[in-house]
Amino acid sequence: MGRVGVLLLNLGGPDQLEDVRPFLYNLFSDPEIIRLPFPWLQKPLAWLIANSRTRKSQENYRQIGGGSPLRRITEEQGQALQAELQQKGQEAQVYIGMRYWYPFTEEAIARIKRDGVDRLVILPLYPQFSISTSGSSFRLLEKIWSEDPALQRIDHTVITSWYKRPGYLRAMADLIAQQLDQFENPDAVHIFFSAHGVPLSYVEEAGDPYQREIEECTELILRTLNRPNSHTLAYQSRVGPVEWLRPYTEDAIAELAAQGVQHLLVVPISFVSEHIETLQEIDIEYREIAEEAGIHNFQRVPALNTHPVFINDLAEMVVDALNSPNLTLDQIARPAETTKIYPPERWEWGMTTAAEVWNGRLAMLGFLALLVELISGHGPLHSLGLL
Ligand SMILES: C=CC1=C(C)c2cc3[nH]c(cc4nc(cc5[nH]c(cc1n2)c(C)c5CCC(=O)O)C(CCC(=O)O)=C4C)c(C)c3C=C
Ligand SMILES: [Fe+2]
Ligand SMILES: [Fe+2]
Repeated sequence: MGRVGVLLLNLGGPDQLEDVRPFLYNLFSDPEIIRLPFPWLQKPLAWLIANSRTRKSQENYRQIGGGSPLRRITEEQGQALQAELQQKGQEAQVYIGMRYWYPFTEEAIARIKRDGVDRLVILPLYPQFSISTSGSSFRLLEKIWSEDPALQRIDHTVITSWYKRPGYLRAMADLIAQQLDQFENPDAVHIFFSAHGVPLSYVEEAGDPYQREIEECTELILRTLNRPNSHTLAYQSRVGPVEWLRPYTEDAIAELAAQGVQHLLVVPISFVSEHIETLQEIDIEYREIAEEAGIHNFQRVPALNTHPVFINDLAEMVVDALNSPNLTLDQIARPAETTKIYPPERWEWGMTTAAEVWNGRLAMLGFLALLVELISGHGPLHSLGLL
């Protein structure tokens, strides 16, 4: 098989407060995060939004110790995965490629080339696929690959999403059960799945399978858990003026409180590591909303991080991928008869007619905001909550 590599893909996060501004700039420069019809508008708008959001975002990172734990946790996951693969008799080198911060995807690729990897498994650390997460990383990789003949010689395969994996479901169910059993009356606890949101247009116009995968994932976890608890699924972390997937987490919490729910167990479901949105948004902001609304017992399930059942499942996933037909970056970018991962007639990497509609909307907003804010220093982006 030659030298085997595993490339773990993740988002990346600012290691320290000074990193927040350039991190946000990288994030908002990504057309999979904000889609604009004119590429030349992307960087100025990214600069504007990053600058305006920096202070608020820094304050959030300050509350969790001054930076994101994502790099450390992802490195621990990588080491654990490599050790687990070795245990299974599969020698492999694990690489980490972040989308918006160090270690960048480009750095990982340079190391993969330098090490002479012959066979590569590309594994995003997002259980469910979204255009804005795994899709963005795949798109970047596809571009890097298309420009480099040396990479094209590497035999590679992509795992697109893996939320149905039995080990992942078992690990999630175990963590939930453990937390439930800390309550005085476990069966009376309401289980609250909180997924990271995406703009509604990603699902309705661009055909992002994310919402369907999140819903199915939630059902599978509940089935694995096999407890009588009531449950809710909601979407957190909305940014900007457009409509996102509903219900929004803060609204759903308020509604449950109004219905008299007093014991709530929050399950973060779209990300496998602790990060700002678990440690700050859920543990601090949503807790405050819940307690003020009368939910006096608010707990959260920890992220998987290096949960051994989860790491074992990742290792099995890699071994399975090495023994299955390849799914290449090329096939993913141009889904034809060969792949059925994305809704075939609706998904395109580039702009679809539908995507153009909302590109147009955002561009108009961007233009207006850019002009007004540059002139006045205050503007519609502030009042719309984007900044
Ligand atoms: C599956 C998880 C995620 C989806 C889907 C997602 C979509 C998405 N995110 C933004 C905007 C921001 N995301 C930010 C941080 C961030 N996002 C995720 C995960 C998903 N994002 C994580 C794990 C993190 C945190 C990393 C860390 O540092 O710990 C941020 C920056 C933080 C902030 O200022 O609030 C922004 C902004 C959009 C617009 C989007 C879908 C289009
Ligand atoms: Fe995000
Ligand atoms: Fe976010």
